[in-house]
Amino acid sequence: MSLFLDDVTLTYPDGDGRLTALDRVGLEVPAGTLGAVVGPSGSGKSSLLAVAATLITPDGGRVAVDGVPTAGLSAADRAVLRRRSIGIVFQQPNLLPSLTALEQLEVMARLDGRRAAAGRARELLDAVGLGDRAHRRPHQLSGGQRQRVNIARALVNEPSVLLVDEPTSALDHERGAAVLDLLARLTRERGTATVLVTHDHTHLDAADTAHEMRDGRLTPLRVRSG
Ligand SMILES: Nc1ncnc2c1ncn2[C@@H]1O[C@H](COP(=O)(O)OP(=O)(O)OP(=O)(O)O)[C@@H](O)[C@H]1O
Repeated sequence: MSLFLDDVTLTYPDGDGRLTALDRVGLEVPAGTLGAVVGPSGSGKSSLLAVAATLITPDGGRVAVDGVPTAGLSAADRAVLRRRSIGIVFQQPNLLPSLTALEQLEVMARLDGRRAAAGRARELLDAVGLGDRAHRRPHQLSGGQRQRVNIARALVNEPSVLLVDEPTSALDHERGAAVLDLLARLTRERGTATVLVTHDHTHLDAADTAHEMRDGRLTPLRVRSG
């Protein structure tokens, strides 16, 4: 199991009390599958991703990334786990304005000191259909193309877990659907355990499993059979 959350509770300070953002949440995403979490604004989706990314430590429950339990890891060890095993795609592609598409990926690869990953940068740009745009800077790309670079960059260090937050919010319907198809394909091909959070129910079609988040509670809508 590449991403595993069990009985996870997360609260934030809220005036004199605490606000429960995640209420005994359980989620298992096997390698090579895309799990979608749909829910309205404020339901806890980003909090779920932050916990899965080991950016926030929950009040209770268990989280395991690629079989590694995160409880008890030092901040330094969590940072290593994040760099090695977790790719994150945010809503807005936070690309560096002065770098070409290829360089965005190469910088990530070098940050982790993995030379082999630099060679993968080109292959990944091909995989997301941007092989012929490798030397363009973000302002020379469309919104959909920028999001493709963003996805390719998150995959350059071959993470086992890919966390994706509303990847199509800046795109029209057609380009959004293309980005989702791409995510589903890369998930299968690269064997990542991918979590996609979204408020858009039409995104569920591309997913293997679907869950709904409401007031911090996660319930299954559809679990893949077979
Ligand atoms: N740092 C924080 N401190 C206090 N409360 C927070 C904090 N972050 C989030 N919350 C609250 O926790 C709840 C869940 O927020 P979260 O951002 O996880 O929801 P979401 O489903 O991702 O929303 P959106 O779709 O609008 O991004 C909300 O009620 C929010 O106001």
